[in-house]
Amino acid sequence: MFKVNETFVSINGEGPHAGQLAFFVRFQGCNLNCSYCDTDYARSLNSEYIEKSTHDLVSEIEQSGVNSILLTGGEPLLQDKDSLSFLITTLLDKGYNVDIETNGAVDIKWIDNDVNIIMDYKLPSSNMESDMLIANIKSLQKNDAIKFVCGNDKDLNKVLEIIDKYNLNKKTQVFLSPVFGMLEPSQIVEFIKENNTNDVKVQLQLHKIIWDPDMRGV
Ligand SMILES: C[S@@+](CC[C@H](N)C(=O)[O-])C[C@H]1O[C@@H](n2cnc3c(N)ncnc32)[C@H](O)[C@@H]1O
Ligand SMILES: Nc1nc2[nH]cc(C(=O)O)c2c(=O)[nH]1
Ligand code: SF4
Ligand SMILES: [Mg+2]
Repeated sequence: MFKVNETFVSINGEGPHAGQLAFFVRFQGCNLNCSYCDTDYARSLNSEYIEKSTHDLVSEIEQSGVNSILLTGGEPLLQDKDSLSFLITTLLDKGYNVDIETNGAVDIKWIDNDVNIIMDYKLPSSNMESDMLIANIKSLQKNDAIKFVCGNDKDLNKVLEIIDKYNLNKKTQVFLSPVFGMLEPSQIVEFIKENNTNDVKVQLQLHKIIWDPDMRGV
């Protein structure tokens, strides 16, 4: 059984499928505690959840008529690995697009190559950088993405260092996003202009622009 905080349909506000209709499964619980986390209601281990099986989730998804699924949280990869693997295989076999948002602190190597992994690299302002599993970077492919959520200039400089060190923009998609309300999007644009940072995309959380930034289930 999975611990599910919420399911809903909205447009994906982040990552390679931003702007596209998606069925969201937000799993409960996280192993990190990022300074800026916008989903505290699903993060803590005593936050709300309902137990759901693969069958429950697949039925909900089929009834929704939505063909792109986003597994997020909390940290989705903390759910039972065999159950998650079965859910993923079932969805892929049925022809669904599957995206996973993960925090960079849990192994991703085992995940089916057809899944689009959107992996954060937690920067210094998150206070979680020491938990990053550098080995995960090797598993990222062209259909995956690495996301840097930047809160200050120190974070931005760290992004450059990591991109250069691992040749990231040649391996996978690279997204730079501001910590909401902490950094002006224009500061990120100026930074990538100043540093001629090619092959990266600046990304804003669309749902926080379209709806009240604190609204849940969107
Ligand atoms: C809530 S997390 C859930 C998935 C996973 N735990 C992770 O951190 O990737 C989903 C995404 O929201 C981003 N996020 C959380 N709080 C944010 C904030 N205040 N501003 C911008 N992005 C934020 C995270 O960095 C992550 O990319
Ligand atoms: N609309 C919308 N798009 C999203 N894309 C990734 C999200 C997440 O919390 O992982 C998210 C979210 O919370 N809402
Ligand atoms: S890893 Fe994701 S869910 Fe966990 S605290 Fe950080 S932003 Fe929140
Ligand atoms: Mg979110």
